[in-house]
Amino acid sequence: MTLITDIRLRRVLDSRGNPTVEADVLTESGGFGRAAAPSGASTGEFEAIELPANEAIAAAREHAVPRLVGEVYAGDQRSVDAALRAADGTEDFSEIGANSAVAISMAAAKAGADVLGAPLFQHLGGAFRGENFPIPLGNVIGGGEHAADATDIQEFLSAPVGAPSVADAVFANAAVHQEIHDILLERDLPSGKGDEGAWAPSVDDTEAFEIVDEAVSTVSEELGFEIKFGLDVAAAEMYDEDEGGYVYDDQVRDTDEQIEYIAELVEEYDLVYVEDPLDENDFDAFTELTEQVGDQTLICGDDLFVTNVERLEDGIEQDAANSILIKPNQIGTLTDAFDAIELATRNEYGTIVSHRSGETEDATIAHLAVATDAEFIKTGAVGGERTAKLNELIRIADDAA
Ligand SMILES: O=C(O)[C@@H](CO)OP(=O)(O)O
Ligand SMILES: [Mg+2]
Repeated sequence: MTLITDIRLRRVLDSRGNPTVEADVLTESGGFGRAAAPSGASTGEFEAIELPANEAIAAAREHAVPRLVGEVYAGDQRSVDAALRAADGTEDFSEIGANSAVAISMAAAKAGADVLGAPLFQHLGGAFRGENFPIPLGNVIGGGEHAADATDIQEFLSAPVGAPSVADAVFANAAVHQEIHDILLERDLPSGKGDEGAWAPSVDDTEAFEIVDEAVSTVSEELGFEIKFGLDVAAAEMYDEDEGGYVYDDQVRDTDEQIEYIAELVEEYDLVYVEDPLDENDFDAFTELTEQVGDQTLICGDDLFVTNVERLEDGIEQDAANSILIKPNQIGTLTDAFDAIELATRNEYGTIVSHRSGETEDATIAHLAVATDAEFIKTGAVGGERTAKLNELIRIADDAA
């Protein structure tokens, strides 16, 4: 029933206005799945390779489509993804592009779910999923590679840890986003938004901390449940060996100073989550920081691990973090993402499923997070390509997905 009978690939727009790959997968019994690849701006050095969309499509048509159509069942995800790997033949999907691979992988999963008549999260995660929901991390102020002339730290993330339901959590993050707008106007700091819809005011990080701290306290009080916050430092983007360390607007911090700075921020603001606080090549510094504050907060590897089982194994071996960011396009297939999640879970690492800064209306990651019982999902606070995932979480909770 789920034998793949056709795959169509096309270029569509992503949220930055760039072309990306969309895949349609059709099956013998009329099953249909459609998915699109997202795209990063602050990409990790060790990520799978995104090719220009037209090249990725041409290469996938030539190498992957013939290995899938009439050959592989969409309901058998490991076979779909193994065929993609075999068609590509490289470690990093540089032949067909991780963008083609992930679009086909996710579209096949949706086609499989369609034939089986199950919601995607259940097809991926089994009958017992759909009870627990991830806490959404909402990007409310940001800069780095996502907005010019804004904060050095890439993302300040609202984390409604006490929300009674996922819908309450989603609305809480939107309320924090609005509250920040009010505070910015009060401070005479009119601001545009960055790539993920976060406010991108021209303030230094110290002022951003004050503003976010005030906003989460106000909204938390109004709504009557606890809201904390966290960060994606995206420190690999700041790190410059020739400059002697992490380059901020007003100073350069060497590695020891960076560890101390982050540890102080965790203390001062009771941060619940800190992603990529150090350079992607510096496992030792990660280990040092995790030793210092890993019992108080999540230290999460994004560019550090790139959803890659081998890099995660190295991290686990030396206690370099206590959680991992999961981005299917960083590694190329759902199978690879699942394997990373399983390895993380077996080793008591938290898992955080994540969007990219360049996104589409595709909502697969909402299902992936529920299917795998992820602790958090990072997918913005506002903006159509972000609310696509947030609203899908609400629908799943409402049994309406
Ligand atoms: O660094 C990140 O975690 C992501 C998503 O927020 O950004 P990008 O997609 O630009 O890598
Ligand atoms: Mg990141």
